[in-house]
Amino acid sequence: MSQATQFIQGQWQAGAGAPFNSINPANGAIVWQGHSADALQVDAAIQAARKAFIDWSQWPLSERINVVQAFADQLKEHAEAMAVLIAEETGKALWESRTEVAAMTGKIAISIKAHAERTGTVENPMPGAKAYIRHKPHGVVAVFGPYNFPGHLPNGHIVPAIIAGNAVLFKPSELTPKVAEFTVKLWQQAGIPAGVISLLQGEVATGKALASHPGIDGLFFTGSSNTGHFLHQQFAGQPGKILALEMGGNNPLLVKNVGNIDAAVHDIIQSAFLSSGQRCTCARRLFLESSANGDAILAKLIQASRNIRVAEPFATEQPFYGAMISEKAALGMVKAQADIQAAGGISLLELTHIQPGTGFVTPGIIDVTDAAPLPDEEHFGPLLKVYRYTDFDAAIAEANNTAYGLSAGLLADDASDYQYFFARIRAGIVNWNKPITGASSAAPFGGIGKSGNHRASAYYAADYCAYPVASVEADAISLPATLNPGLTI
Ligand SMILES: NC(=O)c1ccc[n+]([C@@H]2O[C@H](COP(=O)([O-])OP(=O)(O)OC[C@H]3O[C@@H](n4cnc5c(N)ncnc54)[C@H](O)[C@@H]3O)[C@@H](O)[C@H]2O)c1
Ligand SMILES: O=CCC[C@H](NC(=O)CCC(=O)O)C(=O)O
Repeated sequence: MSQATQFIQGQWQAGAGAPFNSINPANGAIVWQGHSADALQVDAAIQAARKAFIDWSQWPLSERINVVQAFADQLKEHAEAMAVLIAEETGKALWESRTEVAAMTGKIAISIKAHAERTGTVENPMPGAKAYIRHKPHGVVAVFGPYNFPGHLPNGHIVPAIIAGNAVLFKPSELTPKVAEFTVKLWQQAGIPAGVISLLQGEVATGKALASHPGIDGLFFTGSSNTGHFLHQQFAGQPGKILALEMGGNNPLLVKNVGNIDAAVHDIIQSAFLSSGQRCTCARRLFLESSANGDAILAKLIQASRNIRVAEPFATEQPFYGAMISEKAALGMVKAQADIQAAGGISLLELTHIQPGTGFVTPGIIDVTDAAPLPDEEHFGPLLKVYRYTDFDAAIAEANNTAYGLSAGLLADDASDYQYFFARIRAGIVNWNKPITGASSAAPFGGIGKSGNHRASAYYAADYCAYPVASVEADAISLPATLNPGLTI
């Protein structure tokens, strides 16, 4: 008898599709087993969501917010259990998994505020009438989540969508079904009405059945650029459907003449290696001056990175980072490094897969200054490519030499260097003297080019969860004092 892993019309039921597992990448143990939702279950969930939507959208906003607040209370009560699940299923260090849960809880107040500020109601007086700007939910929306933040990133779509009055069909990453299941159980405990949130677990077949179903009004996606492009093509010719895409990056971090070498090294490591490099905002390319200052930073960076503690997520002495999501992902990084070496890259610190059967890798740093041109790819792990430069303009041009545009940063003492950089760099997140990871939920979050489609998430998620309606309204019909020329009544 298969586990009841799908949540459809307020009921838990077993998936009728193919079986799949979730594996703890720190030790290879199976942490979750179930079956995918098949196409009929996807259809049933959509029908239930369509039914639930009208009612839910008509609930007073304050009552919808009460349910969302009750979800926040559930999250707070079960915060440690959620953090443990995240650590177990993703290999993320427990300290960091706890910060993910805190981000989920923090999202509630931010989303309520954003909903009011960005999609609230505006009333303007006009002669004999009132003009209104209001916002309506789209209807039934699908949310697709990635594995690297299995709680926080889907939550960043789900919470604003629910506040706005949509019904949500949540399709989590097939690598993190257990965190998704726990999240939806908290929504259930919070009293969300049947059909307002559904959970459709499964692999790509489930994702395709959901994304291609005519019964959805929109899809909010966070994941890889390849999948996002596939969805974009699938949505072509359907202008009435809203598609929000948050995808990867090939993010540059430039360093120009900084006095505080330790602080620079800290910000580079936080940018490149946090979460074992599995953040979409992670620095993939580091541009360092060919100068004594650049040499000193590089030497310290190699030494500090060599000392980074990589260990089991629950280790008493907590690691800086734990395991990557899978052994396959770890081996993918080893292969990426070998490809760059073959193209002429010189390893300054070798990335190594340290434990067969797990996702543990050490950080890698590779000098690619004299390598053959490299493909413009996001390597989603702790491997940092270093470019030494002599000309700042050329470094900025190379930093922009990517089809992506998620995050970028400059470490530099001189404010005019930042102004110069800011005017030229192309990215949705541009930082100065701070790491380029760790973006705030209280700001818009999204990229340009292959990184997104101008529907920024986080604080601006409210924008894609509702559409504006302009109305001119009067209590009674009245004849204008003056009629237009040529008209008699
Ligand atoms: N910009 C952002 O906000 C952001 C945040 C986190 C992660 N990411 C990116 O996500 C990637 C890592 O996450 P991932 O590997 O889980 O992403 P992914 O694209 O493999 O999967 C994301 C979701 O899409 C589903 N999916 C995959 N193929 C599909 C298809 N053909 N049709 C329908 N659904 C499909 C998956 O099952 C999953 O639910 C990285 O590239 C990272 O940069 C971006
Ligand atoms: O992996 C991608 C997300 C990385 C993370 N960004 C955010 O958390 C954005 C804020 C939000 O969505 O609320 C980061 O920048 O580290």
